[in-house]
Amino acid sequence: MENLDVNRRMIQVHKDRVVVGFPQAQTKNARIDEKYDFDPRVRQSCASERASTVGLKICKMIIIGDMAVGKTCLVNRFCKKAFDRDYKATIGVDFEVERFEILNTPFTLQMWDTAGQERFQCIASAYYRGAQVVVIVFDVSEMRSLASAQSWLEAAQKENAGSQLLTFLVGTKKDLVTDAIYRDVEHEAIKVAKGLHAEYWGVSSKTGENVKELFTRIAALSFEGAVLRELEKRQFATPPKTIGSSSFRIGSTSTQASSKQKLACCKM
Ligand SMILES: Nc1nc2c(ncn2[C@@H]2O[C@H](COP(=O)(O)OP(=O)(O)OP(=O)(O)O)[C@@H](O)[C@H]2O)c(=O)[nH]1
Repeated sequence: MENLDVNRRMIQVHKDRVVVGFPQAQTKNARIDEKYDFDPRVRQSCASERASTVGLKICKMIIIGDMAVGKTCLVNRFCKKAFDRDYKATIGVDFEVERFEILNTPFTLQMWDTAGQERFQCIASAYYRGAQVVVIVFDVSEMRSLASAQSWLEAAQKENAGSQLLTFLVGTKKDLVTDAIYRDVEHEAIKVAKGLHAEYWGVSSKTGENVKELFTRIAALSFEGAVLRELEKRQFATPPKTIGSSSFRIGSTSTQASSKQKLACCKM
């Protein structure tokens, strides 16, 4: 791998995946936070504890939306810097892993690219569970695909009841429409995004426009959420009780462990 900082002590990542500053939203009036920097508790925790004790963070992201809107191309543009003009339907799910280094801490984003075709829905929806991030994709040159955004989110929420999902609405194929048409689409998409409590982004996997920025933002926000959850868990952790010579802790399941199990499942 080229362009690596060989001095890093932890898992080496490509310099494109090193995040130090807080990535901003693409559209000011369609962002899900009012912040311009990482939460100070997150910065402090990462600065004082370093990777060894902050621990490896893993988040699961699912990419959902109608068939042929460009979900696979979006993932491939980011992960492989590639674009394929030919449509090959995803059967069930595809899976990619991207490693980042955020505030000097290793972070892994699992990307579950799911099938949009109706006939593969029962397979695909089985993989929604355990997601922290949902990316709903629509095609800016096909407005019908925006109308189904709500039902896609409901399907993801059904499998993740009780969890707060970090949600993005992404319009793809920006290269296929004129600027004037795109402005109208964006206006509509922002309205839909607000209704879904999602952040809106417009991208092109063909040209690469906004793709890296989108995924960097997703990585930063999901990382921040993971660190905050861990800090909260530590704050309310029950001290271990000792029975004889063995000790146990109530409610000690970790996101990291369950994600690893899912990863193992997926490899079977
Ligand atoms: N011009 C243009 N075409 C795109 C873009 N993104 C995807 N496409 C094309 O749209 C078609 C469908 O893309 P996919 O990424 O396979 O769509 P998908 O959403 O994964 O489809 P399913 O697997 O059926 O759910 C392909 O022919 C792509 O080349 C884009 O940004 N611009």
